[in-house]
Amino acid sequence: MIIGVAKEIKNNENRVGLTPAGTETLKKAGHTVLVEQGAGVGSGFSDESFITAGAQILADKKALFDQAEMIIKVKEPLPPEYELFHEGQILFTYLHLAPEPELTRALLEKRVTGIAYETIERNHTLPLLSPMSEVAGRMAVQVGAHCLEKPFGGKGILLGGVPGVDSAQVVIVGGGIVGTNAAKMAVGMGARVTIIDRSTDRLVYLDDIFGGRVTTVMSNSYNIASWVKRADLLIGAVLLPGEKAPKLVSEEMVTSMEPGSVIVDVAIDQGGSVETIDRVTTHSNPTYVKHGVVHYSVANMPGAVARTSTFALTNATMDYALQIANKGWKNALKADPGLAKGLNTYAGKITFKGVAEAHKLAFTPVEEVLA
Ligand SMILES: NC(=O)C1=CN([C@@H]2O[C@H](COP(=O)(O)OP(=O)(O)OC[C@H]3O[C@@H](n4cnc5c(N)ncnc54)[C@H](O)[C@@H]3O)[C@@H](O)[C@H]2O)C=CC1
Ligand SMILES: CC(=O)C(=O)O
Repeated sequence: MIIGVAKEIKNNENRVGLTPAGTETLKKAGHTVLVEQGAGVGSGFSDESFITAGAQILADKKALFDQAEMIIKVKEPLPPEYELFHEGQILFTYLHLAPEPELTRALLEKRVTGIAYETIERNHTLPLLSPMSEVAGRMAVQVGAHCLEKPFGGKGILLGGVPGVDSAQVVIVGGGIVGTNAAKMAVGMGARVTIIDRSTDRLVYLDDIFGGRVTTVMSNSYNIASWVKRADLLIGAVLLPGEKAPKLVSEEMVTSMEPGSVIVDVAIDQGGSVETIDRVTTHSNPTYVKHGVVHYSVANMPGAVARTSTFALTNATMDYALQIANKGWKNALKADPGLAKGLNTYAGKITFKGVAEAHKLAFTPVEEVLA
């Protein structure tokens, strides 16, 4: 198979979808790897390192897209990339289609075979979302602590406090991978931490692993309102896989927060879980203030720590990329029902229910496509 590795164009997106090690693996399996010039530089991989591993470097993005049977990326395509796709091309990347009607339309019109990292399942987990959720959860506390500093619009408090002075209250809505990793960092920095989740099993697990160092709370609007009001740092970390994020934190709740408090809505890539998050921000301009509260809503947080993130992401994606290249996408999906859950678009059809529902469009089950 001819595989194209595109250079990311999103603001400060420094990750790349394949490493030189991955290139070598694909080459040894008999595939051709085309890498866009400079694609790896943001993650510390020179063009020469890809050439040594067996790739061809292409300066012309259009030529790369024209030749490749499968495009491997990190982030969802942006409008300048929509035109580059061709019918039947496999796109293996994060897609986050539920909050993105224009991108969804473009993939349907171009009849792209869109396999989304974030909806692939293995043993009831999301193996290609998890590594970036680990990164983003840890970063959420780092950026939140920074935003709480006075020069960045915050109320001027240190997350861990100091002896004789209160530490900050961190409230995390959603205790999955992002939430757990955020809690690890926040506890480690000495903050008081509350995690809200709707799953009792998850709350039991969190209580066990944190040994009483976090408060666990059942998710309902009453409890969320009560804890949002007390939060110095609120972290949005909910997910309904492939669907638009539920707006669990209302505008009224945000107005109850003290001025200079901070919201980091990690769930922004699925549309955001906080009502006052009305825009996706970028690493160049990551925050805005609404009702006196600092809002951070960057949809590609791991892009800022690209070297760590590229290794973590490709450690997880590589085996799936190899299966798709070796067997062809249809046979690879037939052989692995968890991988089949990644198929979001095919031949002008939406094959993921949450995406079809979000856009009120027809849904075609994957089984029908694979039959
Ligand atoms: N902004 C960024 O750069 C990044 C964003 N993300 C996003 O972060 C979000 C969270 O991802 P993960 O932690 O991996 O998901 P996860 O599936 O591991 O965890 C989600 C948690 O939300 C909980 N939940 C669902 N509905 C809820 C409700 N009504 N109330 C309370 N809790 C509820 C679930 O029980 C689960 O524990 C996703 O949208 C993901 O795409 C992930 C990585 C990077
Ligand atoms: C999950 C995601 O959207 C990211 O890592 O950028």
